[in-house]
This record gives sequence, structure tokens and C-alpha cells, in this order.
Amino acid sequence: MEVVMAAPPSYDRLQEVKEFDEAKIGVKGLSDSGITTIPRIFIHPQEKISDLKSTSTSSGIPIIDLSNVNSADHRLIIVEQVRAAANTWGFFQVINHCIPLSVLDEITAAIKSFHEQPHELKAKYYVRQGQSGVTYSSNYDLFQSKVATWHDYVSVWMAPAAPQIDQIPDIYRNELVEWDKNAAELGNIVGELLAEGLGLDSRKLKESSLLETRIFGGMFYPYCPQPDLTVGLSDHTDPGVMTILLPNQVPGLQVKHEEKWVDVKPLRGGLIINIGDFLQIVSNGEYKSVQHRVKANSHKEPRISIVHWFDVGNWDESNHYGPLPELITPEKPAQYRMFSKQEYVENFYSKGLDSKSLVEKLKL
Ligand SMILES: O=C(O)CCC(=O)C(=O)O
Ligand SMILES: [Fe+2]
Repeated sequence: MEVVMAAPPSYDRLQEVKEFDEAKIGVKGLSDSGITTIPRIFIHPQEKISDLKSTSTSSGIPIIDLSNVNSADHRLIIVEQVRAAANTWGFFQVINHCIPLSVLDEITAAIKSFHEQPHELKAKYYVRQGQSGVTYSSNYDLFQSKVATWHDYVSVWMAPAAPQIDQIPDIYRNELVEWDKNAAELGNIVGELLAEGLGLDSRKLKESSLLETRIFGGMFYPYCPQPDLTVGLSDHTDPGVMTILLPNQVPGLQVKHEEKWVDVKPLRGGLIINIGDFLQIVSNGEYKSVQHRVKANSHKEPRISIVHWFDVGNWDESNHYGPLPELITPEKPAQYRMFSKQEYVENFYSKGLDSKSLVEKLKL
């Protein structure tokens, strides 16, 4: 039988969460203070994290070489690899893509520098609700989730409305602009391959405004003194269309595959792509939005991950999305119902990462 330890009645969780938020120091500040035990607002129930060690012997997510993506013969092979990876894993790693290594290294270094600035320099950017589209914070769902996780982040809405450039901290401004330009281009290339994999015109995702929103995230996972009691980022699926991920070499990302957690080993110079809930629905289940999480960092070296979320663009309230009509057949009827913008936004933003995924909610 499981022993459930009741929290002492004196524990006012909300108060402790508020104090952490108001201190504006993030988990980086806690880590730097030299604590050897983590505050209880970060402690996850053991039964939820007892499977933190990867149990899979799988060699990991598929690796896809994008060299010669524009030669007709190669393209057919690459499209099939992308389709198969998006269908089974929901995750793949691309190499020999169009983005120079220097761009990857520079954005990673700039985000590291931002988070490693003295507290006084960072605190003025700390916000709970992103008012300007440029945010520095810890745990975007701090007040919605039941337990906090061991990461800080910056985020910037890059498109369709461009950010006010002088609101982006100087320390990563130029690197972000350069990275975003490159990531947008790669997003278009991968979007074409994904469309072709569904038997659609290569421009279909773009023309349906499915790649129009781009949100940048600069995640920072500092050393955690008790990595077995918490996580870096809770398990979740990404709500949007697709994501480009650039983690540094510190391990931590895990992907669920065939009911087991698999460690992702990022290749130097590679980029990880994953499918979000929106694309699973639009593709009528052909592509999968797969659960992933990040372990709390047990290494002294911080873990940094650059994230670019692609999502549907400006969305007319009267417009509803659902499986593309081209993908609904007598053999494969619609797997999901149509949904409105309000439903989509509410599902994600009101409940945080703990919420039920859109895919579950809309399943027919
Ligand atoms: O830090 C990572 O590598 C993953 C981040 C992630 O999954 C997310 O922000 O949606
Ligand atoms: Fe994610």
C-alpha cells in the first residue's frame, strides 16, 4: 500500500509561490544561493516521477539528412522519412539543414548570457503575464500548475506582429533576429515536406496560415540540487503546429515512444522538430503530437534550449479549424471535431501544462 504523506496544515502553498514570484530571482537565483534542498513548491509526488530514468533501449528519434532536399530523387526519400517520423515518433532530428552553425551557437550563447547576468540586471524584465510580447520569467504556468518545475525562460512573440525591437534585451537582440530569420526559413522547408508527406500541395500549410505565428523561447535549466524530486519541465504535448528545438549538449529531454521514455541525444549542429496538437488534428491523426518532458538538471553546467513554436496566424473568430477535408475519406473518417479559436486558446492558456491536450478533448 502506498503511504500518502499529508502536507502539514501550516503549508500555505499559494503564499510560497507568490513569494518566489515576487523575489524575481527564478530557479537560477535559488540555485546560485547554494541551497542543498529545494523548496517544497517544486517537489513532485513520487508516483508521478518514479519513471524519470529512461527505460527504453531504443537508439532514439529518427535522424533526417536534409542535404539535396531540392533534388527530385532525394526529395521523395526525405518526404517519406519525414512522414514516417511524424507518424510514429512525432519527433525527428534534422542535419545538414539550411542554418549555419554560427547562428545556432550565437543564439545559445546569448541566451546563456542573459540568464547568467546579475539578478539586478535581469529582475527589471521579470513579468508574470507577458504584456509586451517580450517576457523573462520562471514557469509560465506557475499559478496554474500544481507543482513548479526547475526552469526559467525568456520568450518573444516574433510573428505575425513583429516585436518592438528595443524591448528585446540588448544582450540577445541581434542573435535573436538572425536566428528567427533562419528558423522561419527552415520552418517553411519542413512545412513543405510535411505537406507533401500528406499528399498535399507543398504550400498547403503556409497557405492555410499554419506557420504564421512564431514564438521564441530561450529556456534555462540551472543545476538542481535534488534532481530526483522535481523535473525541469513537466510532461506535455506542444499545443501549436510544430516546434523547432535547439538544445545544448547537457542532456535532459525525453520523448514518450511506445509507452516508454526515450532520452533524446542532440547532435551537434542538428535541430529537433516536433509535431504539435494543432497539426495532429489538421492532419487527421496522420502526424502525432507526442508527450515530452525535461528532467531537472543534475549537471553543474546549465542546460539551455532554444525553442521556436510555429502556430496558426491571425485567426478570424468565425473560422473553425479541424481535419483538412482532403484527408477525410470513407476509409479514414474525421478523427476530431472542428474547434474555435476561443476553445484552443482557453485550453492551453487557462490551465497550463497540466491541462488535457486539445487532441484528447476533440477526439470523436
Ligand atoms: O527544453 C527543451 O528542450 C524542451 C522545451 C519544450 O518542450 C517546450 O518548451 O515546449
Ligand atoms: Fe514542448
